[in-house]
Amino acid sequence: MAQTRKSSSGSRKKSSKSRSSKARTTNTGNNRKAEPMDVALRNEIVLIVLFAAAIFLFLCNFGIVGVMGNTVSDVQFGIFGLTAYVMPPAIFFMIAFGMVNSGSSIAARKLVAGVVVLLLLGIVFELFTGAPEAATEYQIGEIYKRCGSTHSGGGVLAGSLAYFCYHFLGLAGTILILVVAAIISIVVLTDKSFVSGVKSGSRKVYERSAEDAAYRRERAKERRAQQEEERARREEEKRIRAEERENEKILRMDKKVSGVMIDTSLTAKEEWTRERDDIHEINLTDFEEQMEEVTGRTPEENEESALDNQSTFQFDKIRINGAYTEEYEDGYDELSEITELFASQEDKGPVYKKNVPDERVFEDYSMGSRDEYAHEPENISGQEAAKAGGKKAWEEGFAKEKPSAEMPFAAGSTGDEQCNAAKNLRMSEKKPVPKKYIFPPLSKLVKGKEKGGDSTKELKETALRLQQTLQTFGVRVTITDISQGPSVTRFELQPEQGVKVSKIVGLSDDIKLNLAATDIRIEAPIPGKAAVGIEVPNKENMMVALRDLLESKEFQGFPSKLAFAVGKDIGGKVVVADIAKMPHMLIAGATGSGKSVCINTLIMSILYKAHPDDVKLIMVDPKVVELSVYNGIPHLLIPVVTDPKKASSALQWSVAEMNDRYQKFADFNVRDLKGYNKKIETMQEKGEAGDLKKLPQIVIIVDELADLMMVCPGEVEESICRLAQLARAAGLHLIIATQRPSVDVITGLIKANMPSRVAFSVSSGVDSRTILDMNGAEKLLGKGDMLFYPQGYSKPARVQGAFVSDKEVSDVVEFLKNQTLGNIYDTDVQEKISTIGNAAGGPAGSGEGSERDQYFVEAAKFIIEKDKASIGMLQRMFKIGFNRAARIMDQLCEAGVVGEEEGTKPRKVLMSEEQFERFIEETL
Ligand SMILES: Nc1ncnc2c1ncn2[C@@H]1O[C@H](COP(=O)(O)OP(=O)(O)OP(=O)(O)O)[C@@H](O)[C@H]1O
Repeated sequence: MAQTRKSSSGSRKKSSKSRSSKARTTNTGNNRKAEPMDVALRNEIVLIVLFAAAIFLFLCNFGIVGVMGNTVSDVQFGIFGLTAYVMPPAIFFMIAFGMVNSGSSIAARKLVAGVVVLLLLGIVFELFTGAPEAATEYQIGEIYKRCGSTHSGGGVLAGSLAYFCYHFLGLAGTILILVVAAIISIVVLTDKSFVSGVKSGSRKVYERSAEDAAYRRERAKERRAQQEEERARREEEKRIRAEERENEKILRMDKKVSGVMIDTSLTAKEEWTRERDDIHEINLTDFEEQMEEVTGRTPEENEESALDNQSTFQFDKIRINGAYTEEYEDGYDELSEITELFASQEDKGPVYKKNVPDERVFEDYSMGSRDEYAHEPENISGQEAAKAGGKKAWEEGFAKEKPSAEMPFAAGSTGDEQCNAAKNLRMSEKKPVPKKYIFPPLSKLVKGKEKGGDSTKELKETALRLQQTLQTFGVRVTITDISQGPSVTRFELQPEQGVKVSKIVGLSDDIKLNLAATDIRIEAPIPGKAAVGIEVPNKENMMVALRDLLESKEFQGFPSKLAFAVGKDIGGKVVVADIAKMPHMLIAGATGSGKSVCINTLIMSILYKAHPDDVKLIMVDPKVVELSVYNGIPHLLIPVVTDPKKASSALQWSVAEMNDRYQKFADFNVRDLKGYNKKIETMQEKGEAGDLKKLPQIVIIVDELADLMMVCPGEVEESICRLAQLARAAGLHLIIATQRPSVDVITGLIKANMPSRVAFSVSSGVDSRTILDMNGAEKLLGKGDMLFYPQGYSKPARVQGAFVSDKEVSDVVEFLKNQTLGNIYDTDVQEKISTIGNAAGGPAGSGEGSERDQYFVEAAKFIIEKDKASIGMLQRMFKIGFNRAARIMDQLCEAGVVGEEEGTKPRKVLMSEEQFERFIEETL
């Protein structure tokens, strides 16, 4: 029982223990919950109290809180100095900040920084009072007293620091420390990097200054443009004013007055007319009567005398001006030509004027023959004749053949004498005068301008820019030579060792860009020179007048009659070529590049150099408008051919003529035209020549081959090829122009047989290669800029072609036409050509129209013999064009001599010799 009680009492104890422990546990739980609330409350209370204290301390500083407040304020100023004004709120703020962020190291750093900032402020204030400087020793009490009583300085703390800094580091050191400390504190406070701030600040400054510079540049550009505009406007105004002045002058010269009433009859209304009897309206009858009174002649007699006066006046005018005037009457043409010639030769200087009058003039109007002088080149100008030693011979001949009485225009005669001579000439116009060919005078052509091209300064600038451009791409060069041509200038550069030529060529576009040039051509290297040539177009082009070339000694002294004044090369030198040596020339270039002008200069060169008996021309002009102007000149063998079909016949006639000439050469045992003509000449001298005549050289000019090739390609190609292959020795020369340098026009065969080429500007390198077998013509500038590549040149030469205007051409043609040398065309040739045209075949007929080609049998035999059938073989064997050879092959196939085409394989030969013989017997 007792055990049970014990156990029951024990269990009670246990339960009471557990209860008390439970109650303890519940109590601690309540305490833990209440703790943060107490802290927050306490904090809040502390903050409120502090806030109140801060306000109190703050207000004390303004003397509004009584005596106690003032004392407190003195203490504050004694400790903090001037910072005492901000200290109460600052301390409150720092405590609050510290409480809110308790435990945060960042907050602690910031608090320290704040304190430092306040201290620094205090030091600055202390320094401003000048006390540290004045104090000889450190007295903390003094500082406190001074700051407290005067309410200035930095207080005890900052004052002490200021004193030590000043005395140990001096003013500069103190300021440096202050600045550094301030920056560090601000960086810590704000978390903003000072270095990146400086960086971004300097970037902003830089950007702003760059913007400013761009803006200033823009403004300067605008100003320049405005100035340019202003200048252009002023120049335009100046030009208009000059024009107006000029017009005014012309008006005055024409006696045209504007703004004046032309009705000058006197009316009755005007008072003064009634008063003055001597003034009255005049009419023609009155005038005639008065004239009769004064001169004593009738009106008819007066009119005659007036006409006489007029004609004298006109004559005087012509003599003085030496130029053909349009108002001059018909029948004066020749006279004016002579006067013009005379005047033009007067310009040539005293030697010419005194000693040697133009023999061509005298030739026409003299009684004797002067053949031997007329056609020699050295007799073209008196000075040249004198130089060449021909002067004496000429004078002898001149004295013998021309008594002074018959010299209407003897040199050195006075103007009146010339007038009279010209009058006499006019009167004796009806007398039969022997007509001889007179070379056209050079005065028919226009002289070129003396000056032009870029100045030396400009050239040097371009050279420098060229050098600099290359240098920027790492290519160092030395400019060794500059040669200025009429349209382009060539800069010769010598690259430094180790510079690849291909690099310079590769930079052509960059050079073009930097020089602002339209196109440049690079010759790398210049053959035969250790240099690279860069051809840059001139800013100012110089036209090369044909007259300048024809007057040059290069042309005048050129030995061949077929001299061609081509133009001026890159060094400005006159280029004259011999057509006879070319012997055939192909001219190609895009439309408008200068082909027709080139052909005109070629024809004019011949007209000025060759007598029509020595050189004949056949002109083929399917374009109709280009060469028709030459119709009527004595050099033409037949009128200008414009019909392509007829042109083909003319070419075929040329082939026949060539064969005929070869036959003649064979008969006379000579090799070429020169030999033949020499033989005929000796025979003529011996009187054995009979009907035989010297043969002229013939130049066949085709302007636009494409038009002919379109109409009858086979015949044209064949004729051209045959001529080109053989005509040289026979004195026949081909000049062929085309604007379509494609392979269907300039076939391989034509190209192979035309060794001299002239390329004008073309649109692509492919075209350039078709003409010259090389690139380059696509870089030309047009307007007569050409690559001249005659036989014998190692590379094409860049030449600015001569220019002759349509007016000059028609003037010269007019001059030649007026010579009326009889029937100028060869009727024989004309007939032959029309026969060829009508006939299906002709002398060198292609066999078109007839059943089988004339080479059919020979071709078949040849193929059977060789046991091989190919068109190329036939072409080579019979010297025929591709078309004709292909046609023969088709006929052979039809006849069963050869088999059908089998792709690229050669055709089979199907007949033996005997079989073909039998076939001929049966069919032909
Ligand atoms: N040597 C030159 N000097 C100056 N200008 C030239 C020269 N040659 C040609 N020109 C100019 O180029 C223009 C065209 O020349 P041209 O008629 O000869 O060209 P083209 O090649 O014959 O053209 P197309 O094939 O269309 O007849 C001329 O009117 C002239 O103004």
